[in-house]
Amino acid sequence: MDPSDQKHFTAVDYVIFAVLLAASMGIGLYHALSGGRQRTTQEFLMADRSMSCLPVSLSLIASFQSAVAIIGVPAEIYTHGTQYWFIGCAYFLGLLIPAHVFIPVLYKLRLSSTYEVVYMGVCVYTPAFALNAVTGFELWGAVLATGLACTLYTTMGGLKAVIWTDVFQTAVMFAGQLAVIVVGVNQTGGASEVWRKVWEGNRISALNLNPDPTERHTFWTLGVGGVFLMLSLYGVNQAQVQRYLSARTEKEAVRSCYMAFPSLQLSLALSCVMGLVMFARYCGEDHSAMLPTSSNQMNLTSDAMVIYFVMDMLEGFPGLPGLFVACLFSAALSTISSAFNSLATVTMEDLVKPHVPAMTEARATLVSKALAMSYGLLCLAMAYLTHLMDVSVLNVALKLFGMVGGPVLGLFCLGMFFPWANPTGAMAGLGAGLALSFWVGIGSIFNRSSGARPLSAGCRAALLSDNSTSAVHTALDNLTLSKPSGLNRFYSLSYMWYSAFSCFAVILIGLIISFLTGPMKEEDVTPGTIYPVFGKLLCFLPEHLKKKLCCVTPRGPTLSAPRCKEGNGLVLAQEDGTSHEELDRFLPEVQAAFVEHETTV
Ligand SMILES: CC(C)(CO)[C@@H](O)C(=O)NCCC(=O)O
Ligand code: NA
Repeated sequence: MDPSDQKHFTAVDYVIFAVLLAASMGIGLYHALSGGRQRTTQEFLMADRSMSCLPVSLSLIASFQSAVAIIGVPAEIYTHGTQYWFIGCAYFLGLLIPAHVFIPVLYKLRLSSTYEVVYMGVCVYTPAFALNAVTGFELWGAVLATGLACTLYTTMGGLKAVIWTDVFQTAVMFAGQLAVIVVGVNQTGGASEVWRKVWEGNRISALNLNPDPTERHTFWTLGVGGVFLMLSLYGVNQAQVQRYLSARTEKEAVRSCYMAFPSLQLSLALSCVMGLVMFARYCGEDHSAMLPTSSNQMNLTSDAMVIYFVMDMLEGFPGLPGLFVACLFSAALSTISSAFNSLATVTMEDLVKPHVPAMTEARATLVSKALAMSYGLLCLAMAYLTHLMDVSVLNVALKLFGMVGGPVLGLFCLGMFFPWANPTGAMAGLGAGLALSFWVGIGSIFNRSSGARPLSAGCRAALLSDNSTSAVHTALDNLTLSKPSGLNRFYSLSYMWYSAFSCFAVILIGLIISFLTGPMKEEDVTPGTIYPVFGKLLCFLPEHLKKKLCCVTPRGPTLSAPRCKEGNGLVLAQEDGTSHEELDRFLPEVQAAFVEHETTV
């Protein structure tokens, strides 16, 4: 595709795209002018804790469903087959555990975790790159427009606007994906034809039960490692925690978690089917002519390929290219708006308030708005970083989730499940966990053996099975069969294990250091702040033995006991005069240190 071949947006396309931005701004404006007019931090950062489960659940799925998933997952399926789809197995436990373990604890406390700044960059860059590739629309113009539009409605309308724009944007996202699938299936000649081609092309993967932890996608990495990934996203991530707490009641929060399950499965299915349809439509054809010469010369990523295929399919359907681009931008907006708002909250709670205790509410709200805005601008800088990396966006995003989310998950688990953990142990554990996960994550980048694969070779090798391709097969087999050794083996740990690996590292090191420096004593642990997981697991043991092992929460209510429901649960039950906040025996110090580190990445 030389520049003259560039697809052009029709007027309808521009209108659809403009409607998306205008509607999002409208929702922001509405929430700036209605309700309490965003004059308190309670409203700006917590949506007045007035939300019902439907918007919260759609917003939950919107947070981590960005253009990265919409482009990256089809690219993954196109290149490697449907194995990735099995991550859907992880959604069961990945949402049940947050609903029944994390939400009850979160609902008693006020807590914050942290978020990845770099990830925002990937999110805002991806759709701009697509738009640029398709229409020649100025890349940085699109990045600026997205970043600024999002900053504006987030700053105006607070979390209410973020959640309600999520609802609208999720609908646009589904519509765009559906449009691509319907058109693609039609052009290929019907669903059965698509099925025949992907079947013959070997894209339907059987469940891979290989236990090797360096194998990128297997049932174990996706179904088990994926649970930890999901827990770091849906259990302890700041953006999601804020959504749970914005719900009217704890029950409503749990319900929203359940409702997120089918939408998340639907979203995964749409992305995977889109990858299959593209494979059926394009694999086996020589499409080098339609790809831009610049990217043809060297490393054309599979992500870019998805964009060209989609736009090629949708050509001649006025409005649909616009809808697809709107779908990408919706996905991106709903993710970065969550990031802006949650980063503003973390910074406010952990960095600003502790240092400026006597702030008026009006001032605190103003500062929060300023923070939301600054993170919006920081995001633009991060987009530039993404521009400099030429890697699969899906891998980058999921690696970041694991590298940063895993240690945070470990920290929470340490505090919630292990009564012995003390602040020193928590600090050391978190530090060591982060160091280990960055070590393996960065090591893997420099030791890339499974980076961008020769896409068309894989595609054709899959379709043809004559002698000419068996050479390709042998070459590929040799490539994957030569097992790395020593440190290289550590670096080739599947990125799907990052969350689990760093979570366990934090817990293990945290416990060892806690025991060395003097574990917390039973009577020092705030009643009700420990989820009695060992008590529950070891329920067959006699009571005195359990006490000895410190498996029971001393005195006071345990989390399974009836608890105070009033005030949306943010206030901890204070039956016996203790006014501690959950995990607060060490979280504030650790978090402050961590946030400082995180936000300055
Ligand atoms: C995070 C999961 C695995 C959750 O389903 C999925 O949404 C995904 O692959 N997301 C990619 C990251 C992103 O969309 O930004
Ligand atoms: Na999103």
